[in-house]
Amino acid sequence: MLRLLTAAKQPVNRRGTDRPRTHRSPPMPQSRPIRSFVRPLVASLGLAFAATVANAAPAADVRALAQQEQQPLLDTLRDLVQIESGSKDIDGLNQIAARIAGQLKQLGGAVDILQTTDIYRLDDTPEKIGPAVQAVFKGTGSAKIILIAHMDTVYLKGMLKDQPFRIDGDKAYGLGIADDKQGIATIIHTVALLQKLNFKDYGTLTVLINGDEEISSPGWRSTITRLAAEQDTVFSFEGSDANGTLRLATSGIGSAYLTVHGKSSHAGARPEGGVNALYELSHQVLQMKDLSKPEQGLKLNWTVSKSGTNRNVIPAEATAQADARALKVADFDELEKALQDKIKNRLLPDSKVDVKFEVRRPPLEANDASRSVAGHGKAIYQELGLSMNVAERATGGGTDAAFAALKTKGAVVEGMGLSGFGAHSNDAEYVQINSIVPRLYLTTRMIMDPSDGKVK
Ligand SMILES: CC(=O)N[C@@H](CC(=O)O)C(=O)N[C@@H](CCC(=O)O)C(=O)O
Repeated sequence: MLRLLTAAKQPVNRRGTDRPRTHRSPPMPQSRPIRSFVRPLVASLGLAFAATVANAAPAADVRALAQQEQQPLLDTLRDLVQIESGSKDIDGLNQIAARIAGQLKQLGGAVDILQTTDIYRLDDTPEKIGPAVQAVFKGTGSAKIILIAHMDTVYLKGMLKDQPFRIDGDKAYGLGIADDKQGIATIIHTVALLQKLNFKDYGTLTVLINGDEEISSPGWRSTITRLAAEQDTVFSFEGSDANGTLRLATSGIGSAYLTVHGKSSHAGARPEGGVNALYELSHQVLQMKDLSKPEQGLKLNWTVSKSGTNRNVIPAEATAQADARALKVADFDELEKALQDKIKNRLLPDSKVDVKFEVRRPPLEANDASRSVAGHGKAIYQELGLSMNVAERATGGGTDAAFAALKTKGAVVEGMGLSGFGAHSNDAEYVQINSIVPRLYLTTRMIMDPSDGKVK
């Protein structure tokens, strides 16, 4: 039975008025088989696998099962991509949550579909926030490990019909496939692999899939922080680059909001009677376009703007929004000050200009615990004859790994997902199929080894 719960700051009172409603697991969608894409990679991995490893027998089992799991993972990925789940599409998010919950339930987890009431409201936070899926697998050991990914995408409802899931050569394409549906599929099939190995040496293996990462996790940030604080290790399944790099740092995200008030007037008969807010906005955006400092990881890019009501009316209002990234929250203070200084210089003295800055998510910074776990991952990849980077400097993406790191003493490792490209690109998002087998091998072993005390 799946449980529907409400997540707030405190554990939900299951006996009181918040008593969860329960419903039956939704029927699992039928998986249509996809043509096999197991490429010569399998042969080359076979050679690489000949490398001597300390625990050769279990490792060989993991390798063999990872290869068998590639096609089921692709089937899951296809089904997830075929459900539109933009951050504001609550119906779509409920649908994909039910799909994910059903599959985790089949794998033996205690599964809850959570609803949040603890919302950290940002300037653009929608009224309703999508659900999260939580699954807990109980083992016989003591290690506490959480696997996180997100099910929301940046895409708008209706885009799927022109861009369905498709495979072309060694790439699987689809909206949100890299960011972050691959993360969900990789988690599900890592759990499936552990189950096939009958591996239960962990204490608890928790899975959390939230529906609001692309809007800075207003509804699930506190849950992520709270759950992560109880763990020894947090693995976050955002995608990886072509080399499978694990990331120990991610960028903080901020937003600047610029508002210009001018004066409307007849655009044909009396334009000189108005104060054109669009002209002033353009001036401000242009003079604020070079505030990035790439050498210190600080970025500011203007991305959204609006102005005017009618073609023949001088616009009285114009607004713009910028996306900001930083390696340290303090860098945002410096940026905000620079913005406040800039607005003093106006093109149209009769206009009024305001700028507001909002910190939306903190950065993730590397520490010794995460270095140790990622270093072990590197050694596991070497067993496959593959080299892997561990990145300690963020490149611009911000993720929920940062919220997970806020209160935990455990390791937090980002980028556990498949190699991919084209996130947020509208038409070019894909994952690399040949990363599935090595990634499943890695993720499975990275759960097994700490559970068996093999990671110090
Ligand atoms: C592919 C990708 O960059 N995904 C993540 C970031 C990452 O993995 O490094 C992503 O796009 N995150 C969003 C978060 C949006 C937000 O917090 O508002 C981002 O824009 O960086």
